[in-house]
Amino acid sequence: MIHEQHFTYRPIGLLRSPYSRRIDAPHQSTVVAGTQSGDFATATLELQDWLDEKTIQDLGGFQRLWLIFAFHLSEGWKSNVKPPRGGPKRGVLATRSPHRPNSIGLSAVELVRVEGKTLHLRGVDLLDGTPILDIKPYVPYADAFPESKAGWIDEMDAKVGRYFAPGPRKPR
Ligand SMILES: C[S@@+](CC[C@H](N)C(=O)[O-])C[C@H]1O[C@@H](n2cnc3c(N)ncnc32)[C@H](O)[C@@H]1O
Repeated sequence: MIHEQHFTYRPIGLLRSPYSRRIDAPHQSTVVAGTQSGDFATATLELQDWLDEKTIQDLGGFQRLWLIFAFHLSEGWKSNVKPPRGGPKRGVLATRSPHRPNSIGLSAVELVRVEGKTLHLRGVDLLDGTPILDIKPYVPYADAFPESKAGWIDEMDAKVGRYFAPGPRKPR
């Protein structure tokens, strides 16, 4: 039965970022108050030995990538979590919390350049050493829906502002 199946993933790379502690990293890669995109933190992602350069052939033309990763430093999960911007607890699957039933994260990051098997990135909310499980190109016509409703997040934005969140205001 499907609910008894377990899946094992082998990281395709490790992310090197300037953030070593959870409190240091932004809550979303592209949402840092007072920061222009050119100032976002830079990071590198080197492909593991078991993957060759052909796997990232043609990636260089994409400006943004989806990183699918393991929240490897999360300690367990909760059904309801308190969002950093305040308000009541929310169902974990209605949030972007790292404390998820399967500790999988998803971030859209900027691809600065490709150098051999190393991707140079900008705008990350991942901790140093985060195992990357997959990379997919960000395709604006398929992936962007800027007018979509965002439920309780829209309500919080209306109350406290989109960029209000405790934590770092500027990457180091
Ligand atoms: C709110 S989550 C959002 C991550 C991703 N953009 C998403 O939506 O899945 C971002 C926070 O996760 C935490 N984090 C990042 N990398 C992590 C890791 N490898 N293990 C545990 N927590 C991590 C940091 O505290 C960061 O501020």
